[in-house]
Amino acid sequence: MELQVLTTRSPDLHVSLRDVEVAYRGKQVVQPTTLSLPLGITAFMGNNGEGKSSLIRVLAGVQPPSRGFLLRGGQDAHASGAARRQHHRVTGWLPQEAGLPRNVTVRELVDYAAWHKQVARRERRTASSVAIEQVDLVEQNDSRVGALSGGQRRRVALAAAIVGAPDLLLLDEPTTGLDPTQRDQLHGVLRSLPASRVVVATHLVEDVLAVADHVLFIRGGVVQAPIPMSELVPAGTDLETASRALRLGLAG
Ligand SMILES: Nc1ncnc2c1ncn2[C@@H]1O[C@H](COP(=O)(O)OP(=O)(O)OP(=O)(O)O)[C@@H](O)[C@H]1O
Repeated sequence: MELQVLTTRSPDLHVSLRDVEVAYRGKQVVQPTTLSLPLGITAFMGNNGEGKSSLIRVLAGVQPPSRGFLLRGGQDAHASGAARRQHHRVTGWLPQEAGLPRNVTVRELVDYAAWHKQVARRERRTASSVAIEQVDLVEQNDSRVGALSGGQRRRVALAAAIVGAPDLLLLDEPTTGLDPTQRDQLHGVLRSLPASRVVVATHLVEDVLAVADHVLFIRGGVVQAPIPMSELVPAGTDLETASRALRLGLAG
């Protein structure tokens, strides 16, 4: 059977931050940021504690910014419960530490995620099948999550994030804990996803080189403008020079 990618998305729900700040107990972590999220895959690159996860949570609509606005198609996505629910429906989020239940099967978990995303009942089964196929876990469909390898569990969490074909996908350190082979596999999966905008938070040069169309550096709480990878690392650049360019961007 050929599976169709289901889409419930509106034509253009562009995503932007306007004067967004994040602070915890009065301590500013992310300085006022205004940006429009480019189409394609954008790597949020910053060292530990620079605020990547905080920004991802704001974009996911699970943490309101301390100040400023997350705009979705020009509307404040945190304005009300209804606005947040609509935002969640078309947004996929892979948290840094996705604690998964171990006693359910892959299929049950992804079905549940589809229900949670308000995928219509008649479309749920197909939506789950598409997501499971996209992360290459068809053979593990009926396996218990607890019986999978760490890399496979990361892919189950990714399937739960992408089910229902969200047009905004937020992946927080998606390759953490994976070995080089699993990391390569996941890079392949990420490159094949149909979401209009994908954010990958990472501090790993190899993740950025493998998947990103744009890179956005976060340094000292300041979020820089996204840079096209084709400018930072022109075609034909050798790996060492490309890695150096990214490390320099990270260090500022
Ligand atoms: N709920 C919270 N309460 C208080 N401080 C927090 C909270 N969440 C994050 N922080 C602090 O905010 C800063 C940014 O954290 P955040 O997790 O957003 O950064 P990160 O770039 O994702 O880090 P890492 O790469 O280590 O995951 C850190 O100093 C962290 O301790």
